[in-house]
Amino acid sequence: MAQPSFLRAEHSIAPDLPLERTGYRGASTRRGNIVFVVNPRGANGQTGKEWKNLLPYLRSRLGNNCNVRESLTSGPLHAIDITREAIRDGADAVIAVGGDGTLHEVLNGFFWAGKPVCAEDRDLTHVTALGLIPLGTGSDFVRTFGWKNDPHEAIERIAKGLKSRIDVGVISKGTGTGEFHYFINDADIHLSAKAGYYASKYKRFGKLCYVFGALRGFYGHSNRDLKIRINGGEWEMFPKVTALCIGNGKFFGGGMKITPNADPHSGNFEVVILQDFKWYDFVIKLHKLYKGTHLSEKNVHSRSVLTIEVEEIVGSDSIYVQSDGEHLGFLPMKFSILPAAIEMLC
Ligand SMILES: Nc1ncnc2c1ncn2[C@@H]1O[C@H](COP(=O)(O)OP(=O)(O)OP(=O)(O)O)[C@@H](O)[C@H]1O
Repeated sequence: MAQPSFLRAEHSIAPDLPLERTGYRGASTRRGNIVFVVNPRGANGQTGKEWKNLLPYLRSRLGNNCNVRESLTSGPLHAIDITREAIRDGADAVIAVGGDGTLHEVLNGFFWAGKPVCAEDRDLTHVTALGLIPLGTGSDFVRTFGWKNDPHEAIERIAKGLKSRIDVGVISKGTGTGEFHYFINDADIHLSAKAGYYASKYKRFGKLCYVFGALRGFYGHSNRDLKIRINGGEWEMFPKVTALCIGNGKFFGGGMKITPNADPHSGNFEVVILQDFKWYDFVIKLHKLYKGTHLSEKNVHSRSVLTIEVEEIVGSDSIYVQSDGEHLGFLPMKFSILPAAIEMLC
């Protein structure tokens, strides 16, 4: 298994900062190029407003040493194209400004046809870093690092330029052929994914969207028998699955600590399977799900995995899958870890 790596920056994106804090050792005079990919519609339009107020401060904090470029998305998936173009143009960092959905799209822009995207005119050692200014509704990914939804704190992280290699998840339809899709925080299946699908329709209600999404998700829900194959081993039957969560980060659904042992530096996922949960189990056990103390419950199963394939025993093509809170389609799917695949500004 690949070992976790935690690397300091070879060069800082903001090279004016004290050397001992940035890890900067070279004498580069090149200004860093940072591209901010902003979803103006994030957090029900709040992201766009906050970004406007933030930009003068951001330029004054970073602009002496970096070329700061902002790029506003025009609609869903646009962040992917902006990111790919920025990386090909040799950007030193691409920063997602928005929620987990925007981070998810920017992450997917780091890859093309199953391979990392590379700069066209830079040497092969050049790596574009991923960064985040969290301004979303749920912003679950940042919780794993103990970061707040605080843009000023995020700008300080960018200014310091410290980088760390983190794992990324890759999803393929069926048994692993065809298109690849990447995630940074989590992927989840069945009730939670259905609730997430509906929550996205109620984002105008802020964090309440998760409550409305869960209520709507429960409507017509039935626990389903699934078969699962871990690390390419034997297929195992899991009856009456309520939800299956694959964590690279620890939190989902607006702060639920569903995979409490997941760590994006670990080189593996934590998988948590909830079986035969009734609606009242969520009422009784909700506080445990938020605190991450649910793993000792009798209908909760947890494993550390490198790959997991999930299929229905009796196919219905109706078992929802989401990744980083974005609807992805329906089972069957395969989920694999890419250890230390991305350099992140931490
Ligand atoms: N210009 C745009 N207009 C409308 N939708 C957009 C635009 N740009 C991006 N999107 C979509 O907005 C969705 C949500 O964005 P984002 O994740 O930034 O905010 P959020 O949903 O409020 O936060 P979180 O995901 O943390 O709960 C994404 O699915 C993305 O595809």
